Amino acid sequence: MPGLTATAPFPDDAPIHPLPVIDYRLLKQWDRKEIIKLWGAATEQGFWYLVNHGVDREVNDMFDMGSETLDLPLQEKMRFEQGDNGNSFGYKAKGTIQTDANGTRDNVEFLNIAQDDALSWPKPTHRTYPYTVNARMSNTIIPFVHKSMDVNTTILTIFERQLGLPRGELLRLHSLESPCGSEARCIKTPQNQSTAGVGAHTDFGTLTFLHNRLGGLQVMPPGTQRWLYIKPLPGYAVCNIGDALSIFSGGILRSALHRVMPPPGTQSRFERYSIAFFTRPRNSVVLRHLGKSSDMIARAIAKAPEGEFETDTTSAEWVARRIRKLRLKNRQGPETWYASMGTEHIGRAISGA
Ligand SMILES: O=C(O)CCC(=O)C(=O)O
Ligand SMILES: [Fe+2]
Repeated sequence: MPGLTATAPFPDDAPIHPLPVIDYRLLKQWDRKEIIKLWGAATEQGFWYLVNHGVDREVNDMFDMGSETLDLPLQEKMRFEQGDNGNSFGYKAKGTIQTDANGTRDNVEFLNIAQDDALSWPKPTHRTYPYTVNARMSNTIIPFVHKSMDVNTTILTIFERQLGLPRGELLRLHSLESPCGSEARCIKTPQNQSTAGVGAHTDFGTLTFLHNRLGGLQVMPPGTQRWLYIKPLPGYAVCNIGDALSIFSGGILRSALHRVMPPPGTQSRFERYSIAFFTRPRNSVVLRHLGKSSDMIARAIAKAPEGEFETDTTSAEWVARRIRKLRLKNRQGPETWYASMGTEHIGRAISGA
C-alpha cells in the first residue's frame, strides 16, 4: 500500500505532540463530555486526532487513486498543472513552490480534486482531471468527498452552537448553492529528502481532515516556538482548524502553524503519501468575524487589535493570493513568502518559518 510500511516504525525518540483523541461516534451522539474535549482542543491547539470516523475504506482507496495518478508520466500530469495564477485545483508539479523565506524549492507533488467537481460529476464545475481520477470518481473520490463533508459538517455544527451563533449561520457560509474552494488532496514526497516538503503554513480554509501513514507532519503548538511531530496512528485521522474559521470566530478557534518535513528515522527511506480533505467557505464569502451574531465572538473581538479579524477579502481571493504567492515564478524576495502565509504577523515572529 502506498505510504505504508511495517518495517520502519515511527522512532521512539522523535519529539511528538500528544494530541487529544476525539471520538467521532460520541460527537454524533452529542456527548457533552466529548464536545467539551473537542472544544478544548480547538480553542487551545487547533489540532486533534479523530477516531471512529468511519472513512477508513474510502481513505485507503484514495491512497491507491493518488499513487496511480501521481505515478503517471510527467507529461500526462502536466496537462493538468494548476499554473501560476492562484488556482488550486489540478496537479501541482514538484519544484514550483517555495518552502521558506529564502525561496527554497519544494520537492512534493499534489493532486487537488475540487469538491464541486466530484459533486457535479460527470459534468465539470471547475476543471477536468487525469483518466486515473475519472476512472475512480464514482467508486473512490465521490464516496470519500461525501463522508469527509459529513465529518466536517458535524464538527462545524458543534462549533456553531458552542460559539453561540444562530442555527445555520456558520453552515450557510459553506452551503452548496454556489462554488467553493473545498478540495481533496493527495501529496507525494520522494524518499531520502533533507528539506521541508511543505513549508510552514496555516491552512487556508475552515477545517482539514487529514490521513497519514508515515511521519513528517510537524506542528508548532500555539504559544510555543518548537516543532513537534504528529505521530501517525492507524485509523486516527488528524483534524485541524484553518484561517477562515479562526477569522469567523474572532480567534477563539486556533489555526496552528504546521509543515511537512522528511519522515523521521528510517521512515525517511520511503516515499510518503498523505490524503487530506479541506473544507473551505463558498468563494464569495467575505472573511470577517461573526461578532454581530454572537456575544462570545463580540467579546473576543473587543479584546483584539482593531481590524484583526476583518480582511475585506473573499474566500476565493484569500486562497488564490496565498497560492499565487507560494509559486516560485511569482517570488520577488522574502516578502512574497510572508504574504503567502496568511497569518503573516505570526509567521514573521517565528524563526525558521
Ligand atoms: O501531508 C501532511 O501531513 C500535511 C499536508 C498539509 O499540511 C497541507 O496540505 O496543507
Ligand atoms: Fe496544511
